[in-house]
Amino acid sequence: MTQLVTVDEMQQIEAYTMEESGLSTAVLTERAAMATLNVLAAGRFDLSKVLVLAGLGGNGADGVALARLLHQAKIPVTLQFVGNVNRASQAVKNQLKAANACGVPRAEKSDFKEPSLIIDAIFGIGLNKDLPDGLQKMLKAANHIDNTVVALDMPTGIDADSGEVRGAALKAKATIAFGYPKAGCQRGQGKKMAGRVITQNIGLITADDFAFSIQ
Ligand SMILES: NC(=O)C1=CN([C@@H]2O[C@H](COP(=O)(O)OP(=O)(O)OC[C@H]3O[C@@H](n4cnc5c(N)ncnc54)[C@H](O)[C@@H]3O)[C@@H](O)[C@H]2O)[C@H](O)CC1
Ligand SMILES: [K+]
Repeated sequence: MTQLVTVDEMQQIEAYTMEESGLSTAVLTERAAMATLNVLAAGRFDLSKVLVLAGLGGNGADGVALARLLHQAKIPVTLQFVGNVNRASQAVKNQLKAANACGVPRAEKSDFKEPSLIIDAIFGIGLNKDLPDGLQKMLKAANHIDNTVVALDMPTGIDADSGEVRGAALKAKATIAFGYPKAGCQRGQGKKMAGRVITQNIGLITADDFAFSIQ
């Protein structure tokens, strides 16, 4: 059984990795995007028309980096931000600069019936309150459309510790867990919304004496 982690434990391991290795968040984000590309390219998913839905924090940064890698691999991809990109984190803005430099196509408002695959890079482990009403409506509508969603790290709308739905959640066929699967994708509604959890190594360093709380 793969070790499950809480949000706090994941954040401790990420911080420890950067302190011990000197590797930056940008490097870990690139590793997450590359690991996701490997899973997507393994043949289980239809990559004929990919839509990346990106949020404004670390999860969004993963999504923008993935959009760049997909585009550079000649996979048809469009990038759509969920939220006002002017309010995005510096990590997202840095990733957007790189994506723009490669000519990654942008979408403003997509028809969720169109893509062969939707990448959920809206919220990951940083979700800390119910989703805004507008986003709840969007996710509920998306869940009623026959499409394939792959979530990065966590399905958006699911609390990464409890597995509870924070207003609404986007149902995924698969969730790519970076480093360790989060407790929330094995608990409550999270188990249903996460779909198949595929854990990917992104080069995290965990102290030998790290005490995981979930046995
Ligand atoms: N930290 C690392 O080294 C790595 C992180 N990875 C990815 O980053 C996310 C976690 O990123 P974080 O910025 O902490 O949180 P999110 O991206 O999930 O959320 C963004 C931001 O949104 C705010 N927020 C939370 N809940 C709500 C809400 N209901 N409505 C509006 N806004 C909300 C809050 O401020 C959050 O900070 C992790 O899951 C990974 O995908 C990299 O993969 C590896 C390195
Ligand atoms: K996500």
